[in-house]
Amino acid sequence: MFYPKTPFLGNPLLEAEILKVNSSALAPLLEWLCRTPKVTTYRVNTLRVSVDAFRKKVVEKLVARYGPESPRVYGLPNLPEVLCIDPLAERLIQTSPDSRLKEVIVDTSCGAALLRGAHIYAPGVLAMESNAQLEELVSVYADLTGKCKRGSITRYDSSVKIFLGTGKVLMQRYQLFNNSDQPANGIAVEMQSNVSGVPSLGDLSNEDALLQNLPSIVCVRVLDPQPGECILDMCAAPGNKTSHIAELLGDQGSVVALDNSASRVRSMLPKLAVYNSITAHVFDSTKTVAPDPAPSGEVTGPPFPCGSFDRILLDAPCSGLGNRPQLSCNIKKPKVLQSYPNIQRRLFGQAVQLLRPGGTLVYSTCTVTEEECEGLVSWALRKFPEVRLVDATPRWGGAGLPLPDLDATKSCLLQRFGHSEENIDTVGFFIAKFQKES
Ligand SMILES: C[S@@+](CC[C@H](N)C(=O)[O-])C[C@H]1O[C@@H](n2cnc3c(N)ncnc32)[C@H](O)[C@@H]1O
Repeated sequence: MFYPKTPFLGNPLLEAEILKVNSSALAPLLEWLCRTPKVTTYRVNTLRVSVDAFRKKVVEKLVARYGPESPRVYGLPNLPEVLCIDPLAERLIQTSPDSRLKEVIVDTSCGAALLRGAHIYAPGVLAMESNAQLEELVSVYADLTGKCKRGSITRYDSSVKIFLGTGKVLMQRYQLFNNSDQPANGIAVEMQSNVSGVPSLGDLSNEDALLQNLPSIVCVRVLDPQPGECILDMCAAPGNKTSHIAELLGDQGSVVALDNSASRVRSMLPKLAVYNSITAHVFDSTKTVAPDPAPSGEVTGPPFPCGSFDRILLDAPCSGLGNRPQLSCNIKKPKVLQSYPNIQRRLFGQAVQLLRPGGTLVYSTCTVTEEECEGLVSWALRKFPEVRLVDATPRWGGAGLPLPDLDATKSCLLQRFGHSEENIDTVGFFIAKFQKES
């Protein structure tokens, strides 16, 4: 069965030029990007519920679905809020389609979510064969080329569609492709099995727990927020790390969440409103430092005077190439990738000024390019002698890549979640921790 070996569909310019890794490392990296991380992780809000209580609910669902062969659910050392769900046993995974079933085609981002255990939501469906009835089982494929016509009625014939799994129809063609002003929403196909073996439970996130990649959880643990502190989350939407910060503060202290996207801030507000410690603002974080002299009186929102924060999280906008599985990358031009270091550096410069002496700054990205990760660190150490690199613990990722001006002692302080990591199969991610001199 065909499975992609690169998210760039063989665009060598993007592969070599942009990832900037040597050619022998490139092939395994690209293949790794296309594969699905097998372990599902939830972060439990321990201010509301114990991890054990949430674990019981997850186990109940798994047993109802898979019976005595349901996968293992377990915690991790040093990360007491994390719950992991293993993949299904190899022999229970259906890897090839049943040719008697009708076909459903989905886009690649829906396909990627499906491989990580999601059901199929209506907007992700590109085509469904005619006469598929409610509750009927269908074979689900992803269209890698983007050439499948939306609403197509006939079987989509392509050598680069990939089989993803089998699901049960919950919405029919007339509901999916109704051409009305109200696009269809809700679950269109409930997955029964997928080729990755990640249990198809859908997203169990609620106020008690959040489906979140392990490196994102580690990132906030590296920031290490302490009750009573004043913390800035510079690029906060959709607020997943912001809520984790508030939980580690015991909701005691202040978390300022900024994002320049009004719609993204609007949609995270209800979720963050349950925490007393969080205030969110639509704001361009490249302008967060107040002009000198700072305005007198109480500062209730951005911009802020220099030295206002004990800790800052800069979870920077980035190329997002670490998101796995990546069945096809939507960045098609090198120019797009080359734009990120510029904004990352501008945001970093603001963060250094806003940090109090002795304060902590964590820089993170969900990508794998050298320039947005180790390259940024190397630039920052040259540009800002007042910050030094400190050990990004607790450690779950590997060391950073060595660079000519980032020696092995320094790159060992970084955390890179990449394809050469043997112990942990998760998304690509990068974490660096800095301290400002007192
Ligand atoms: C990687 S996402 C942040 C994810 C978030 N920290 C979380 O864990 O839920 C990057 C965010 O940066 C925001 N962003 C991009 N440029 C920005 C700027 N100049 N100022 C503030 N936010 C910005 C984007 O809107 C996006 O929401």
